[in-house]
Amino acid sequence: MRLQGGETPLAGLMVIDRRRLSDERGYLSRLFCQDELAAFGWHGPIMQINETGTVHKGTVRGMHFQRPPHAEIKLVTCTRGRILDVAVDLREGSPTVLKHFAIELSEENGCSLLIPKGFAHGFQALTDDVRLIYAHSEPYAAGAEGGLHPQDPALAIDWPLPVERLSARDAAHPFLTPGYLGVAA
Ligand SMILES: Cc1cn([C@H]2C[C@H](O)[C@@H](COP(=O)(O)OP(=O)(O)O[C@H]3O[C@H](C)C(=O)[C@H](O)[C@H]3O)O2)c(=O)[nH]c1=O
Repeated sequence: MRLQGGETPLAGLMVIDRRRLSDERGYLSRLFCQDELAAFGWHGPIMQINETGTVHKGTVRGMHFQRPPHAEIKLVTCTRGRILDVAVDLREGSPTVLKHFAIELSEENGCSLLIPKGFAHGFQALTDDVRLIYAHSEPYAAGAEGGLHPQDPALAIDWPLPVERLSARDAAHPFLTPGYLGVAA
């Protein structure tokens, strides 16, 4: 069984098809394989694995990133329910800066999103009780947290459901000013 990576319109952002192996007992799905993810740019160890549980559909978490030198690669997997997962290119000088890619991740579709350094990440729960697993290439750095407002017109993210239950921190992110260039590497 191999992790199969599919390219997206944003360079380096990959959809990972984890290709479940199913039998009469159920299934096995590979969550992370260093050898295989090296081909997609993840060359170091996993430094942290987090889980989030989100109770109500409509909830949006994001748009989060860590500032350099704590910028991180993030592998996002939905292990229960369904989400719309969104990554925004913030790489200064990128031809797709501020463009985003959105994909449905779910317990059933067995896909993960491999998000390179320089991207912001967020999602909307499309069902109640969604669970996510995040593998991070860098440890959490409280002082390096960056964020964008998920309803910022400059991002033009078309959330499928009315946006609900933003955290105070996420709701407080100011909208970007015209001329925003992204985050220097
Ligand atoms: C990641 C982390 C967070 N925290 C603290 C920081 C905050 O006070 C609180 C919640 O963290 P955060 O705001 O990152 O939680 P979410 O808003 O659910 O963000 C999560 O979902 C979005 C979509 C992401 O992309 C983040 O990577 C992921 O952490 O836990 C810690 O104490 N340790 C940690 O390792």
